[in-house]
Amino acid sequence: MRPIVGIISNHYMINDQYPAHANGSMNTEAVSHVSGAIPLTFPADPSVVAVDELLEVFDGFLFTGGRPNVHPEEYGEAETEAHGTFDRNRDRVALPLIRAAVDRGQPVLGICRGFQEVAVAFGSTLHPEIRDLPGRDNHRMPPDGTLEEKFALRHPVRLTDGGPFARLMGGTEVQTNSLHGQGIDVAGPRVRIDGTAPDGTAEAIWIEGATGFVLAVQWHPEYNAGDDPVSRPLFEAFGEACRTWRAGRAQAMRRAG
Ligand SMILES: N[C@@H](CCC(=O)NCCCC(=O)O)C(=O)O
Repeated sequence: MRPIVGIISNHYMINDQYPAHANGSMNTEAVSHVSGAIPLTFPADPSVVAVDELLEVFDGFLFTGGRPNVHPEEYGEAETEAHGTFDRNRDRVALPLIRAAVDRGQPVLGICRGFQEVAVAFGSTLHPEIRDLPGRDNHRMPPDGTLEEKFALRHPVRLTDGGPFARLMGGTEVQTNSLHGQGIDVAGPRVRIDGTAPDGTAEAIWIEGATGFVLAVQWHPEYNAGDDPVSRPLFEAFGEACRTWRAGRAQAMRRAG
């Protein structure tokens, strides 16, 4: 059987009335078609799921993008208007789940808000609006336009020579899309910035001392994941890590009994 990837959901109001947990189908398609895993969305609500249960059910985790920002309380700062909207339920599931999965060596892939969650889970702070910082660019998507226009490639990302991303992508410069307002301000002690945009914004990170696959990107590789030369190796490597985790789990169960 294919490994099972848990994809964290966002909270939506369908027709402004009906509460739902959902994520974009680009994520499920990338996990199924490119990672070769079964994509299962789980609710980001600590009143209905526990971290320990999720760790047992899934072989790896995809922390997706999502409009609401990680609450600044999670990195020791006070809430201001610039921080925008929040999803405290997702914070309360994502942050402990990321720490626990990384601790066990269970695969984690973070995308956009998921990148910010991985960063915060390991002690980073975020800036609420990076375009307001001197010398920094606007990394937000165009407010109008088609999906193709919103997810179009926007800037290069310089990768560390010999680092995990450059090895995966076969080069030290890649082109990426960009759909975010926040960004890493101060990186946590174990957070290694492996890719940066021309204005210095952190775009790709990994976690020092992690025994399993933990990569996170500020861009959206789920878009066009099958064809994009940057997205494809990332989702393929994530799938491989999930297969390895599942095989290890099966072996441990056979030994136990
Ligand atoms: N809130 C953060 C993260 C931005 C992000 O994940 N954008 C993608 C949104 C996709 C969606 O709406 O589901 C920030 O702005 O920095």
